[in-house]
Amino acid sequence: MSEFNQLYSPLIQGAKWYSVQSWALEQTSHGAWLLESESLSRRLAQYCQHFTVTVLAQTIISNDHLSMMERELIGDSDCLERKVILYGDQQPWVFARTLIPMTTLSGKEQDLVDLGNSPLGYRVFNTKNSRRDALEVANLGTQQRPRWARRSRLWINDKPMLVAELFLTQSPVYAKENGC
Ligand SMILES: C=C(O[C@@H]1C=C(C(=O)O)C=C[C@H]1O)C(=O)O
Repeated sequence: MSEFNQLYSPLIQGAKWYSVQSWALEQTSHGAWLLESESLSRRLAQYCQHFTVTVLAQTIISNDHLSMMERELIGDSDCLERKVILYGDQQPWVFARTLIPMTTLSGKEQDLVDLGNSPLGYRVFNTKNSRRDALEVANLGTQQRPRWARRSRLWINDKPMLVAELFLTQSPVYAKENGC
């Protein structure tokens, strides 16, 4: 298991998610990132010269490894679990874990298995019939030094997947705090 995977998987899987309304996100610099409803990859790519994705792990997990809430959001199917790091100019910016139900990997969406290092968001948001809902936010740091994470459900041709993203310290989400 990669170091990033070992470090961040337990954090994001143990996160306590709260509705967007529980946080005062409007008019904050991090809020604009956390509330992004279109592709996060596209937004990140605007903040660097080279935006890249590295797959840390991709495996099929049985539905008994899903939490109650995950089942409520995406159903009872076994899932493809994809974990990646999104890099901006070689700096690790986001750790992401996506659960794609096997039932979603049907028809035109069978190609999601073969994404490799191309960003999931480019594929999903290139499809007309895609949207994001069920957005929730967690702070995995402290009040003084927040480490933001978000979880949302993406729909592609009416088929769901669940994406959890942890914004790492070097990401532009903290640009103001980093003094950039
Ligand atoms: C869901 C998006 O795709 C991003 C890319 C991912 C990947 O390639 O696995 C995972 C999560 C996202 O941060 C997006 O761009 O909004």
